[in-house]
Amino acid sequence: MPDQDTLPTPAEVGADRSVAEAVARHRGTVADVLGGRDPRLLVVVGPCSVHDPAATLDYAGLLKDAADRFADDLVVVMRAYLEKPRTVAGWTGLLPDPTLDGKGDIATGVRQGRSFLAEAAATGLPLAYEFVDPMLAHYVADVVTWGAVGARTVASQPHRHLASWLPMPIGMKNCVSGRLDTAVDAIRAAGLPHAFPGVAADGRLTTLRSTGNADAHLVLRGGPTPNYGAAHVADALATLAGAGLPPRVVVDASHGNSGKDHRRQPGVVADLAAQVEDGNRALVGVMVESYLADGRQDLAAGRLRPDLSVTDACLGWDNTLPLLRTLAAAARTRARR
Ligand SMILES: O=C[C@H](O)[C@H](O)COP(=O)(O)O
Ligand SMILES: C=C(OP(=O)(O)O)C(=O)O
Repeated sequence: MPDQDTLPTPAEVGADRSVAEAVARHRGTVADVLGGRDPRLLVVVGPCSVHDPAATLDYAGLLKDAADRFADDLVVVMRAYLEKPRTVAGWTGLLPDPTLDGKGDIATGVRQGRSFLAEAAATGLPLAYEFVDPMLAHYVADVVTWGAVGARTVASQPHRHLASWLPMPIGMKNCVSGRLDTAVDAIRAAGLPHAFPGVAADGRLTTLRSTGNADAHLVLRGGPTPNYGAAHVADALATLAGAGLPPRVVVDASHGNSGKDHRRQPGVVADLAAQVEDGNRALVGVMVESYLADGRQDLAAGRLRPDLSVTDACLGWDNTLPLLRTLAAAARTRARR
């Protein structure tokens, strides 16, 4: 009998063949948006973290309806983040800590996380995921359409190597300090072939050999001050051009761009929509942290609400829908220019 800390192998928690074709199609669509072959706007939207799978699936249902409604203008991808990077300490997400209390029952987390991802993918929505622990990537990557390397790990060689191997577009976030150069280096590193250690489907450590990820791109998430304005976007594009990289950025309306105040996200999105409407085709995507209810709650608060974020504050659904409408209108105007 394995002890309770022994993890199932990636094969035991299952590659999901039923959604493989759809995931491959979604990845191609996102790559087409990033490459300018599809004029629509990528919108990566959803909760900061998943702490209640059932409530998050309710959210997915609402988002799927909206994604279908705006499908002529937007490619909507849902944040399905099961790991959280921490500045110092805090809840690290459903995969590493499914009981939300620091017990770290990762074996249960990978099983629960997989079954949540399978159900979320079955809605037909493409899924976004931040790869925080490179080992855990092997449990989830097959259902992910758009991946992120976050502001706290973008300097890490293991994350860059992982990104070079993962079969989906990867957004590299600027550092928490606001500096862009580390993310630009990460895009370059991810574009190259590497050999590095990873986990095989049977759980054995193995040597993975990558060919490079041609769809790695920059995500502007702000720092101590925001970097979503037209001048910041132009500056980022010039930095990318200087590094010989394609001119494309996704801008995160949350995190450093909203000072972690969810009420500021609509203003950021309005600014981004104006840039899109003005014809900026290099602004390929927008990220929004959104969930069922506005705001956040502390994990220590006692009985948790299923509909309220336990990590960063999110915009509630009622305040998210108008943003999707605004972004869709802006993308439509840009496509007609
Ligand atoms: O996206 C969520 C948080 O910003 C990230 O996990 C860092 O959170 P922390 O600064 O509260 O640790
Ligand atoms: C942690 C996140 O972002 P960042 O790395 O930009 O802080 C996130 O998107 O959940």
